[in-house]
Amino acid sequence: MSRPAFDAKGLTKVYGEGSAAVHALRGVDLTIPEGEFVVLLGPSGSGKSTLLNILGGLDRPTEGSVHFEDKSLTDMNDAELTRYRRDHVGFVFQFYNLMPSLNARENVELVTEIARNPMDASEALALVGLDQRETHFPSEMSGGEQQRVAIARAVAKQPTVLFCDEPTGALDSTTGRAVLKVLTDVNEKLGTTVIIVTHAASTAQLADRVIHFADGTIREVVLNETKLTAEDIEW
Ligand SMILES: Nc1ncnc2c1ncn2[C@@H]1O[C@H](COP(=O)(O)OP(=O)(O)OP(=O)(O)O)[C@@H](O)[C@H]1O
Repeated sequence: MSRPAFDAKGLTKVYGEGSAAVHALRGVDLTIPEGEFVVLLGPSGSGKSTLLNILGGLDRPTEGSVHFEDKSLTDMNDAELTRYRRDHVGFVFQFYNLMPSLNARENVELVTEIARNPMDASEALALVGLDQRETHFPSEMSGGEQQRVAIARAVAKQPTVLFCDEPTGALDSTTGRAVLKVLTDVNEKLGTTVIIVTHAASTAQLADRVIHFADGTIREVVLNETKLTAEDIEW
């Protein structure tokens, strides 16, 4: 096993207080080796997005520790956490969050103009198979194409880790497969650690590691001996 990208111990997250308190995470220990393709599966409300947000530096646990490589995320101040997100992390969400008034290349350039070591916006769009669509606006693209622009935007800054929250949640099976193919390409070609939260059990067939979540805890971690390709998974 390669060195860990993430090492989390005893993570808890409580939203609210007293009788209104929601225990979203109830003591999560987790190691994710760098370069893996990881899928977090579990029912709605089981704490998957909460964990993703903590690993991605968007939120902090109530208790517990998280290390990214040799750095403690839980000991970082807000400015350090912002720098961690800027330098190391890409996010892809269910609804693509593209700027409607900007074309595909300009949407990607929003990130490449401020990143430390970006790839060229055109190169990022070619990676997701949209090199012919650079000047198209979001309203001129299908949901799957818009999600691929969002992935190009996230990977253009060459993040160490790509976090995806329900990346195919709004897509039909054909466009969903195309998006998953792009995510496996990013993992294999760029070596990016990819961590996907999803309800879609089919996505687990692509993963190195499947983490089953229930009720704020990890129920089971399954290592896939054989991974399928996006074309071959059963949807
Ligand atoms: N900001 C918040 N304030 C209060 N409760 C929250 C907040 N965010 C999440 N929760 C609660 O924490 C629990 C875990 O939510 P989380 O979004 O992590 O689950 P999930 O497994 O990602 O669910 P889904 O698959 O529906 O997105 C849920 O009960 C949710 O209502």
